[in-house]
Amino acid sequence: MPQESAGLVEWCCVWPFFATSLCCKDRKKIVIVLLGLDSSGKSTLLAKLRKEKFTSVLPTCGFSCKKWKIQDFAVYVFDLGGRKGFRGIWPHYFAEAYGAIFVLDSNDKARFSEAKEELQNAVSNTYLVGKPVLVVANKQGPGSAMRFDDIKFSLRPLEAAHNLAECKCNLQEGDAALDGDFQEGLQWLLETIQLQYKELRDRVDKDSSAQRARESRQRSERRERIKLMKIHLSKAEAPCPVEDLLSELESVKEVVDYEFHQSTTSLLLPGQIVV
Ligand SMILES: Nc1nc2c(ncn2[C@@H]2O[C@H](COP(=O)(O)OP(=O)(O)OP(=O)(O)O)[C@@H](O)[C@H]2O)c(=O)[nH]1
Ligand SMILES: [Mg+2]
Repeated sequence: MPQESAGLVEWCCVWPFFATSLCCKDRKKIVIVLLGLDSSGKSTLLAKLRKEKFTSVLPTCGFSCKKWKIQDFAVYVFDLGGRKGFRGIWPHYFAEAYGAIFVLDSNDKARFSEAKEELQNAVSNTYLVGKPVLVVANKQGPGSAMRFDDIKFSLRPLEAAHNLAECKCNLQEGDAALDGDFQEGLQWLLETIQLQYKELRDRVDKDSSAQRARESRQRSERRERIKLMKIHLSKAEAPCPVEDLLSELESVKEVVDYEFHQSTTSLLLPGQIVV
């Protein structure tokens, strides 16, 4: 009996990997990052895209991944938490992304420039620049604070002056919580990715392995620095400056957070991300 349970446990652990490889057979695997300020409606939109029944969602803590099949694609959407404290994690996922969806909250006039700045930062990032981006003006329900045309107009300078023009970008309006239909936008994103799939895949492969190598190097350098710091402290010679300790702890915290996300991801994307 204990042996049988062990077998079941083993099978349960292996199953996600088995299922992913089985489902993804012959399908093009693509990763899309879902970005936007907190409460802009990313998770609600994701539920809508997956045609799931709308239920109220909690704020995303860090990261969540959803996978489903659309036409020839096995689509993985990385729904990244939009709270300020989580935004530093976003760029870690850009290298493996084939495209992005950026959600703007049409009701949040007060934070619109903050959202635009985050959009600009994202599309200028080395790992995202030039990739297809769907910008969604969400919460376009009755009486929304900003009209779609005004949003479109206010994104123009960003498009003209910066990298939004370099990305293949499309803007769609809708209301994720009401009857908004974002399938058209998703379809545009998938078709655009399809048109340059090989090019994007080569870039993703190259950038992801470079990123993994760099992060692993940074991790070992950090470990080395911590080791030296411990030796330094144990000898209690000249005290270590408090600023050095704090900045080291800060970077360790970031790595721990990121590694936690990565380990969650590696369960879902075997072969794509190596911890
Ligand atoms: N009126 C309206 N409310 C919406 C819409 N989309 C989302 N909401 C609501 O906005 C709130 C935040 O939605 P989420 O989907 O959790 O937002 P999020 O961008 O995922 O937020 P974080 O996970 O914190 O980054 C929820 O109460 C949703 O019900 C919309 O199109 N219209
Ligand atoms: Mg969310």
